[in-house]
Amino acid sequence: MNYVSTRGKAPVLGFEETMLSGLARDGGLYVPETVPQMSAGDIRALHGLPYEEVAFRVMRPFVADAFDDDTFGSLIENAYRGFGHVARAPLVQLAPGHFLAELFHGPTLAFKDFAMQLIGQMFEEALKRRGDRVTIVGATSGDTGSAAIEAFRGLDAVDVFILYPHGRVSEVQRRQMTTPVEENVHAIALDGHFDDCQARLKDMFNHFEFRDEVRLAGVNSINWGRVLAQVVYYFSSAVALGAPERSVSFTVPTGNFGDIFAGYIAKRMGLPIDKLVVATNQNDILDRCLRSGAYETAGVAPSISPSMDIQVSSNFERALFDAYGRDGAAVAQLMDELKAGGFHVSQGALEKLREDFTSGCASEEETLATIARAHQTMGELLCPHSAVGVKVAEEHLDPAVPMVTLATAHPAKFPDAVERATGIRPPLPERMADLFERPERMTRAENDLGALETLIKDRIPL
Ligand SMILES: Cc1ncc(COP(=O)(O)O)c(C=O)c1O
Ligand SMILES: N[C@@H](CCOP(=O)(O)O)C(=O)O
Repeated sequence: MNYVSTRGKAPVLGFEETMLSGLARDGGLYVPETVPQMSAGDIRALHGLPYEEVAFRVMRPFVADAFDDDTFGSLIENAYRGFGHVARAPLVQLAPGHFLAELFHGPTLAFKDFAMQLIGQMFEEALKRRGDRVTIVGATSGDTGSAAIEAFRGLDAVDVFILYPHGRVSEVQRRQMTTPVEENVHAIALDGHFDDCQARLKDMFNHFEFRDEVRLAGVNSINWGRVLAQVVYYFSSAVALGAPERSVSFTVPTGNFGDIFAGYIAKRMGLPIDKLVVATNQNDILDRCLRSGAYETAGVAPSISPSMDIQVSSNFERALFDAYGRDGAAVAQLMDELKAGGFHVSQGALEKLREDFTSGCASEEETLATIARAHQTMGELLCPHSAVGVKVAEEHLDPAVPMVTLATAHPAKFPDAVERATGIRPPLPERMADLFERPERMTRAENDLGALETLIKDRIPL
C-alpha cells in the first residue's frame, strides 16, 4: 500500500518507511493513497472473534508490504498480551442505547496503549531487520508520553525523548514518564504547553540536517501506524452492537484529532458509522470550527482534562485533506495561515466535514457534574476526558442508533478531578501501586529548538 502526504510534495512511501519516518518531508502527514474496503460479509465474519484476530483482519491490508502474515499475527499477539482485560476494549452499558468502550486496560491506563504497544513491536521488528537504530522524539500532554516510554523502554535500537509541558500533566502521568530507570528513556519537562511541545517536534522533523543526523522517528499520531491501530476498536465495538446489520455512532473525547480520525477511516473502510461526534473540553477550537468554519487559535486554558488541552490539532490536517478533495496545495496554504493564527474552511469543505463529523463541548463544571452523575446513577467512575465524551454524547443520542463513547483513560490517572466530583480517590492498579515512591528523573528545558536539539544529540550515540 502506498502512502501520500497531505501537502502533496513528499515522496510516496510504503508502510514501513511511512512508519519509520513520521512526518512527511514537506511538513504534511501521511495517509493511505486508497482506503481498503471491508464488505458487509467481511464485517459480519468478525463476530465473536478475539480482539487480536479482528486487529489482524482490519489492519492487514495496510501493512502487507511490510510484514508477512505470520510475523504480523505474532506482533499483534505480543502487543495485547499485557492488557488487563481479556476483551481488550470491553463495552459497558451506561444507559439504554448508550455504551462506553473502556480503552484503559493497557499497561499505562489510556487508549494510547492500543497503538503504542503495537508500534513498539513493529518498530523493533523493522529495525532488527534493517540493523538500524532511531531516535524517537514525542510530544505529549500526558498519555502519549507514558505509553511511548512503556513501549520502547530498554530497547537497544531506540532512544526515546518525550517533551511534556512542565506543570500541566497530572502527577500520575508525570511519574509514569519520569520513574522508568532505563537509560534509553529521557523525559523532558518543557516550559510551555502541549502545542509548544508538538510545534518543536515538527520543527525537528522539518530541520533535515538534524532529522537525518539523529535518524529521527515519531510515535505521535503524526505516525500513520498510530492512527491505524486505533481503527480496530471501532470495528470490535460496532460488531458487538450489531454491525454490519445496524449502524453505530461514536463520541470521541478529542484533542489532536487522531482517535476520531481513526473512526473516520473505519467508516471509509465500510463500517456503518452514523455519527462521529467530536467532544472537546473548554479548549473547544474543533467544536467552534465545525460549527462556524473558522479555525482560530486562542490561548490554551488549563483544564481538569489536561490531555485534551490542545489548540493546534495535528490530525485535523488529514480530515481537511479529504474535505478539500485531496488538494495538497490547498492544505499547505491553510497550514501556512494557521501559523499566523487561523484559517477559514471553505463552504464546500465544511459541508464535506459535516457529512462525517458533528461536535459538542463540555465546560469544567459540566465535566465534574458528569463524573458525579455517572458514578451515582450508572455506577461508572469516569476519568475527566471520558466524562467530556459522555456529556457530549448525551446531546447526540438517537433511539434508533446505539452510541458508543470512548473512555480514553482510567480514572486513577486523574484522581484529583475524580475525587473532587465524587469524593472517591480511585486507587492505581496493584502493579503500579508504588508509583509515588519511585525516584523521578527528568530534564527541565526551555522552549527553544536549538537547545532541545543539542540536548538530544548529547545523549545519543552518533
Ligand atoms: C485521555 C485522553 N483522552 C482523549 C485524548 C484526545 O485524543 P486525540 O488526541 O486522539 O484526539 C487524549 C490525547 O490524545 C487523551 O490522552
Ligand atoms: N493527548 C495526547 C496528545 C498527543 O496526541 P497524539 O495522539 O498525537 O500522540 C497525549 O496524551 O500526549
